[in-house]
This record gives sequence, structure tokens and C-alpha cells, in this order.
Amino acid sequence: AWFTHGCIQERRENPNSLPLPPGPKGYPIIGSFFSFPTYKAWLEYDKWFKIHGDMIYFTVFGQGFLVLGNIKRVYDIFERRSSNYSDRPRLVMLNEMMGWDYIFGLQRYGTWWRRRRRQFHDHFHPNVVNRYHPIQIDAARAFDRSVLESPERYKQHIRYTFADSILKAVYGMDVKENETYVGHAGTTTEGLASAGNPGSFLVDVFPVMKIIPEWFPGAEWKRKANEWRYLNSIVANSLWNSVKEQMKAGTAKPCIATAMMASIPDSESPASKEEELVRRDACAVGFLAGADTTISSVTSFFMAMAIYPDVQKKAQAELDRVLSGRLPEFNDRPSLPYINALLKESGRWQPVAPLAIAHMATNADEYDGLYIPKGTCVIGNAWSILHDPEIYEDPFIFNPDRFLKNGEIDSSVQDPNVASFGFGRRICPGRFFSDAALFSTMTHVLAVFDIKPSLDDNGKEIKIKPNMTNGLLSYPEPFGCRIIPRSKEAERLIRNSGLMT
Ligand code: HEM
Repeated sequence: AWFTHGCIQERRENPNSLPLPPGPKGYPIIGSFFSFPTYKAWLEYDKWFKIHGDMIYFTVFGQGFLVLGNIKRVYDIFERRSSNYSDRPRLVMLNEMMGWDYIFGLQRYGTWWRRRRRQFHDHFHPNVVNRYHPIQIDAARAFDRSVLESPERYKQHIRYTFADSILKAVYGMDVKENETYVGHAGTTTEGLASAGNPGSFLVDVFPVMKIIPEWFPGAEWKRKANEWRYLNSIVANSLWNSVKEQMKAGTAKPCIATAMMASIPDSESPASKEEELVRRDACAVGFLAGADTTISSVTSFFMAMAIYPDVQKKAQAELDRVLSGRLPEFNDRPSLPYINALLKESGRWQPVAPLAIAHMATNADEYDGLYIPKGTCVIGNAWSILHDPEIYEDPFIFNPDRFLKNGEIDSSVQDPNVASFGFGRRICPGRFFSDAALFSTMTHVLAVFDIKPSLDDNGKEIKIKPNMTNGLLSYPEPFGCRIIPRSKEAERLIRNSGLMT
């Protein structure tokens, strides 16, 4: 069995003998093992929806999978029946072997998860995230300066910028002194990206493979798992312990970690160790869950701007009108409808998590005359929802105008946030922080730089194909672009931006 929980279909739970949802034909025992998609599964599922309908069910070695293909299905299941569909499958590779268990995004639905999510929510809900706006503006301006110095390293600058703002907000620390941890976090999330979709590693299908030793031929995955596990334990503990030391010495800067530490009940009480662990984990998740997701979004934005120069020009024209020669601030946002539409389109065009993160059915259920077994792994295909041509005309084109009517955001067009940040009780709790990070970074780039495709040896622009990588988190495949200051005045604005913050 794949997961430690609920993988056996129990006949007595289906007293009405309802049929299972439709899906590809499987074989005895192995089920749909040979057709189980592991490469860009969202595209394969999208094809299956056209054959079997908007909800597909199949099994692989007894484990049931339900994939939901449109907004009605995800709403019915993840929102209206959220008490039954908020659990997570336990993946052997991710949870047991790579040591990702302390991250509540991957924890089972229950008290352990709820306590961490509540701590996290207290510091990331929409009414408090504006506390971090000054940090995010500083970071965006530092990003502009770094890109001016070395535009070819813009991807490293994105990582550095985001790490800087999250480190400051969560741990009150500067990225300069903590680059090692940023590197570790990057390496561990690479592991998460590759192992997070069910079926990515054979050990998920055959847990007995756990006992294979590292030195065994072909056991590279096992060596990798051990390395990721080691780095995870460093990331979980080191930054938290540093803040603890600083608090004792009276040198800690006020931040989320200090606020959380101050709220730990009396250190003599037996519960306090556990309370500390809950807070330590809630801080670490901010550092880990936010980085690569936001980085992928910003990189896709660069890719879109290089492919769609007219969109870029429109966005710059709007910024120029509103800013008249200064850099952006958060309170400019209501005056920037085209930029707001561009942000929405960035969340839709190349979703960072095309299948979100799989949920699991706690109990057997009956839905729409169909039977959903207990322990079914339930996947919302965010990619399909965000590329539904009925809702978004020409879905492969990057077109912010689809969200505008008479120069204002058209609220009748479906907001990509209904799928891009996941679903129901597990919806991304970092989305407000992320939205602000994307606004500040994208506006700071567009205000002062032009983004263009790289040139070939004959000085001709190289056409960029918007290809994305496989995995739980999907990133743009490498592409070349040039980032050039828009004018001498823009360059001066960037150089002086350090003096303004
Ligand atoms: C573009 C940026 C981001 C995207 C696209 C994104 C997307 C997602 C998705 C799809 C999920 C899974 C939801 C589900 O299970 O249905 C998720 C969960 C989560 N995200 Fe994000 N995220 C982003 C940024 C962030 C940031 C900046 C943070 C933290 C500061 C964060 C923290 C989390 C956490 C803690 C969870 C786990 C929630 C749970 O299981 O209860 N995310 N995110």
C-alpha cells in the first residue's frame, strides 16, 4: 500500500453499491500503473477529462486517485465538503525519507497541523501583511540595484531578494549573514519539487524499497533523500536557535519569531517545549514554502515580458503616468488597474503548482451519485481550471486585458486565485505576502527596465518558447533575456534608490 492511511476500499462503506467516478481502464492489482502520468501529469489529466468527463478516478496498486477538472468540482469537494477533503496523503519519500514532516503543508489534517497553521496565520493574514510592506519595498529596490550591476544574474537576484524579505520578516535577519541557509533551503525545496507529486519516486509505490542501502547500484535517490533530510534539520533549527540566543542577549530585532517566542507559555510548564516546536515549525515553513514558489512566479513574469513586448509597454505607460519619475509604493496600487490585471495573468498563465498539493479523503463519501473511497488521494488540476478556454479565451496567450473592462478590473472574470493557490482549508496561507512581494518586484522592474529576448550572433532576437519544468513546483525552462535600463533617468533612479529606503 502507498500510504499509511486508508488505501483499502471497504465494501461496507459503499452500502448503496454506487459506481466509482469514470476513468482510464486499469488492470487487476496494478490498476492504472502503466498509464499513471509522472511527467507533467496536469497535461495528461487534461486530456483524460476530455475522454472521461470533469472528474476522473483510477487506482494504482490499490491506492485511489480522484482528479478534479473544473471549478465546480473543486468547489463542491474542497470547499463544500472541506471537513472530509483537507487531509494529506503521506508520501514515503517526502515525509519519511526526506524529513519534510515538520512542514505543516505536508502534515495530516488534525491538531498538529491546525496548531501550526494558526500560528502562521496570525502573522500572514490580510490585515497584518502590510507590516512587511517596508521590507518588501526595500527588497525590490535592492533587486533593481543588483540587476543594474549584473543583469545576467537576475535569477540569483530574485532568490536573494525574496530570501532577504522573508528572513527579515520571519527572523529579523539579513540574508548577507545567512546565505548558507538560503542555499540549504533552495536545495531542500528542489527535493520537494521533485518528490511532491504522488508517484514521482518508486519508493512511494513500493515502500519496501526504503531498506535499500545508499551504496546499492541505482540508489542515488536514497543518497539524495539523506542529504535533503540533513539539510532540512539544519533549516528547521538553526535560524530559530539564533533568534533565541539573540533574545537572551537582548539583540534580537522584532520579527515574527520574536513575537512567537514571547507568546510561548511559561517556560517551566511541561507544554512549553511543544509550544516552542509548533512556533519553530511555523517560522520555518514561511522560509521554505515561500521561496521557490515566488521565484518561479517572478521568473515567469520575466519570460512573459520578453515574449509580449506590447503588454510590457502598456504596463510601463501606466506606471509612468502614475509615478511621474519616482519608484512605486504600495499605495499606488489602486491607481494601477493594468498592473493588477498583469499580476492576475501572471498567476494564471504558467501556474507555479499546476496540481496544487494533493489532498486526501478522510472518510468514504457519496458525491453526485458516485462513490469516493476512504483514503482517496484528491487532486485539483489547477492548470486545467486556469486554461479553460470557456473561461479564458486563448488561454495560452499572456493577455492581462482579459481581466479588464472599461479600464477597471472586471470582477465578473474568474480570479485565477480560485485555483493558483490551492483549495479549501489547505489554501496557501502565504498568498497575501506573496501577492505583495510580486507587486513590489514586478512594478519596480517595469518602472526602470526593459526586458527583451537575447540576441543571436546576427543580432536577431531569439524566439522564446514558454516551456515549464515538470514537478510539484513548475519553473520556466532556462531562456535568455536582456534587462536594460529604460533611460539615463531610470538608471539614476535605481542608483539613488538605496538612499530613499
Ligand atoms: C506565487 C507564490 C505561491 C504559490 C503559487 C503558492 C501555492 C500554494 C499551493 C498551491 C498550496 C497548496 C494548497 C492546497 O493544498 O490545496 C500552498 C500551500 C502552502 N503555501 Fe503557498 N504559494 C505561494 C507562496 C507562498 C508563500 C510566500 C508562503 C509563505 C510565506 C506560502 C506558504 C504556504 C504554506 C504554509 C502552505 C501549506 C498550507 C497547508 O497545508 O495548510 N506560500 N501554496
